[in-house]
Amino acid sequence: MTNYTLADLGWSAFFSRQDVPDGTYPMRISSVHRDRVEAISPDGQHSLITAQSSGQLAPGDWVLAADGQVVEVLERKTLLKRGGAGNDARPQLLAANVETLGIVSSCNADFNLARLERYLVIAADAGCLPLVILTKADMDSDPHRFEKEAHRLSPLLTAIAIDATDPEDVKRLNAWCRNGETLALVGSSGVGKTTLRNALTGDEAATQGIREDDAKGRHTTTSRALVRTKAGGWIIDTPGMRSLALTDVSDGIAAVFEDIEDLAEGCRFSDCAHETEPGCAITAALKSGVLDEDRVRRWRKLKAEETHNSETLAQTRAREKGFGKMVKGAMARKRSERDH
Ligand SMILES: Nc1nc2c(ncn2[C@@H]2O[C@H](COP(=O)(O)OP(=O)(O)OP(=O)(O)O)[C@@H](O)[C@H]2O)c(=O)[nH]1
Ligand SMILES: [Zn+2]
Repeated sequence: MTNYTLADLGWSAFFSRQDVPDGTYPMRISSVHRDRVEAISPDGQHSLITAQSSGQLAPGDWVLAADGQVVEVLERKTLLKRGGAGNDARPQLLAANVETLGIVSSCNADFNLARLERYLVIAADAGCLPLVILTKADMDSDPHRFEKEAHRLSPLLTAIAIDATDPEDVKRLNAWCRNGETLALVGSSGVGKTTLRNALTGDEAATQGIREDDAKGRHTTTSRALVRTKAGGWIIDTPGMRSLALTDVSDGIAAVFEDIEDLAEGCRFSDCAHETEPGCAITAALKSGVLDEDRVRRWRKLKAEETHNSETLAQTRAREKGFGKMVKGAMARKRSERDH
């Protein structure tokens, strides 16, 4: 039995404005399994069956339920997804309705502007507020220089240097995970995500049982993914959250590199590669010092990666569509043979 109000669970005007038909009840998805989803509502925990594939739901989603079934998924405030691996390039839905993406990096060799920017792109594309959490501040003589460097990447981000092993210091993160607000943490292995999560939730066992999908794509997640924080908010921790590839995030790139993309509009050729073309606005801005060369290089790299992954995604979709048509065609033929 929980004692949460809808607001405790993260319900807000954004969701109540959506149509809630009589006889259906809003619930928040805490974990997604192959054949069912776990959800929380003010009257407790529920195991729900889904009419659509459970792959179309993510932890953090708000759904309307009736008679133990998901009737509808409410429009999401934010959605974090990642590109599929290998042949299957379809994005996987990772977490929904996350207000803040905590981008965790440590104040040492892990600190890398290109990696931070990649996560900023993901946050911008998902619609989340980016919060750069710089761990291991206790191991550096001047952790604030990392904060300053991170702040230079975007005027919209907040960066804080923190000792993740000091629960008092970690309380500074409460502002992003209280009053029903949801935080998700991303970052390389060993930067302190588990340490932070445990400090914020007081929950040592929360990751136990969470495992990556295995090579055959089987869901082996056995634990909940939406975890209550001591401050009265939520942390979403799913295996897939931890390393994110760029697929289908051109809006995120455009947001983080808005100044560069605006300038590129002024190139003489609309398909300018910004290399040797005449009339290239990017080359001109680099020459005059308006743009920083390193940042432009990082932008081009992210664009190239995004384009490549999105093309693979488009090919997969086309292949599936082709396969679907083939199956439909075969079935129609069968039917007409039978009927004649
Ligand atoms: N001194 C110090 N140690 C830290 C800090 N943050 C994390 N550590 C240590 O770094 C190690 C790795 O931390 P984890 O929390 O397991 O890192 P993680 O990001 O969860 O790693 P994965 O589970 O591999 O993704 C642990 O031994 C932590 O105690 C910090 O701010 N200061
Ligand atoms: Zn150009």
